[in-house]
Amino acid sequence: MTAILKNFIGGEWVDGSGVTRNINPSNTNDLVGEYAKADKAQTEKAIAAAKAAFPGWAQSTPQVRYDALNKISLEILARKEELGRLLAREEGKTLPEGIGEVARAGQIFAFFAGEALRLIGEKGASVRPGLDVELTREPMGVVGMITPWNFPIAIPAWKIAPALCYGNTVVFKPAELVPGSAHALSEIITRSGIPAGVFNLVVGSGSVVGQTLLDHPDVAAISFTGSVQTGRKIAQACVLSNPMKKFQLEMGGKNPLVVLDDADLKTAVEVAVNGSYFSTGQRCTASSRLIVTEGIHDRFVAAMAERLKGLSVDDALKAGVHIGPVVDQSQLDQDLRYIKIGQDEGAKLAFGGELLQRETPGHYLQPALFTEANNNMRIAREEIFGPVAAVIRAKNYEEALAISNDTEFGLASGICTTSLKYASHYKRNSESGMVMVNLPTAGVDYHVPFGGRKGSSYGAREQGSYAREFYTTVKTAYTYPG
Ligand SMILES: NC(=O)C1=CN([C@@H]2O[C@H](COP(=O)(O)OP(=O)(O)OC[C@H]3O[C@@H](n4cnc5c(N)ncnc54)[C@H](OP(=O)(O)O)[C@@H]3O)[C@@H](O)[C@H]2O)C=CC1
Ligand SMILES: O=C(O)CCC(=O)C(=O)O
Repeated sequence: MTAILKNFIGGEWVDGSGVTRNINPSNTNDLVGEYAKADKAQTEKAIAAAKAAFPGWAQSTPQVRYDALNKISLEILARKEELGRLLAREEGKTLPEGIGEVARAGQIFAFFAGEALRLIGEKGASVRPGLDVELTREPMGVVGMITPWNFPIAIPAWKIAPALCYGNTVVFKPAELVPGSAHALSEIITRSGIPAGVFNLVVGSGSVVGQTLLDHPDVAAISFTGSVQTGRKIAQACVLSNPMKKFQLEMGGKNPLVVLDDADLKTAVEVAVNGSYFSTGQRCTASSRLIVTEGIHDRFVAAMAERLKGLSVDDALKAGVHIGPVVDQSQLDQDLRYIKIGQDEGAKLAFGGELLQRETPGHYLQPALFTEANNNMRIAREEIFGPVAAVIRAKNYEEALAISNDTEFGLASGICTTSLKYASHYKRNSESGMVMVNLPTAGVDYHVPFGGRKGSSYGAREQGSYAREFYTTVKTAYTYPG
């Protein structure tokens, strides 16, 4: 029997009113841990603690914030192997992917430690004689964070680090499916020297803990990453709440990768395999539409099938594994449902899509590649969020670009080409927030903005110094010196 890991509210570790079990998707007999679930009253306590701590933290010096964020970064980086293992065990990313994600979280805290020192206001001349105008940024207040299961430490890091950096206090609700990394990160944050109440962890369901954050008048802002359906509910709740809340939403994608006749075939296949299938395709930036021009189409499909045959799908913690399991039974059911939908729609399942048996009972799915798909099919329009990609044939670059942009989403897009002309044209004309040339659509730097257009994102960008748009509010002060 292991101890039930607690929530962190007002500077104390507290028991919950229920328990959530964290199950290893590579081996469903393996219980990663048990975590206390907060209820509505405990979430309200966390909000009250964050509210009480806000004035003090908002006034803290940049040095205090730098020291805390830097300390968090150093501990995460020093423990990246151990934490990467926990992440891979609870979410199903491979061990190298898990360690990579943890390292990224550490680097994000280091970046925002530096940002705490760089927040300087502006002073300008007024259009009216004799007046001074000053622009300063102030923190928002209590920020509620609602995060998904697919990046259990990086996404919390890129919300919590800027929130603390700019002087906000935090109530953090991780996805119930992956509380382990969230709990480990929270422990590290509690050791950073920040005052009680500045950071609070409340594990629990979206419908209870999430909803309480949305309904509460003392929560000034909500940062959310997850599905489009939940994103819409959050937007409505934030607008209808009194006072209205600031919110930012990072949601789905149906990201295109265009492969042109002049692409280097080997590069295109590596880019497509990485973008579509690594991290089990469970990335909002995953390439799920492979838009391939006539002259390279057949060679690309043959090379993809060959490459996919060589990939190992197995326990996320085993050495040499390329693709871990699907995160849980419900996501696996969704993937299988879409594989059936694709076949019923008339696309050809050129590779994979079968359930796999391994030594341990886990949610193992062979990566699936559809060909002969068109952009009107549901598999080309709806986010599947699994290791499933569809090849769509295009006559030429112009048609490929039109198909690429014909989607309700606009998170990431990519092109494989050796032509400077097409690469430049695509960068300018692709309707997405992030464009990649000869690189996978997934996998981004941590010091530059992350976010999309159309149905993928709403509100200010995350990451890099652009994050300050969300976590601060601008004050314009006029002075007449007399
Ligand atoms: N774009 C992306 O990055 C992601 C997209 N998805 C997509 O979403 C699908 C479902 O995944 P899922 O994890 O269920 O995504 P959700 O959008 O349901 O969950 C994301 C977060 O929102 C919380 N939440 C759910 N309902 C509410 C609510 N009414 N009020 C406040 N918070 C709420 C969840 O809590 P909890 O789950 O703990 O109840 C979780 O912390 C996937 O198949 C995929 O298509 C999923 C994850 C990331
Ligand atoms: O592509 C990445 O590295 C980040 C993707 C991401 O944030 C997501 O899938 O939610």
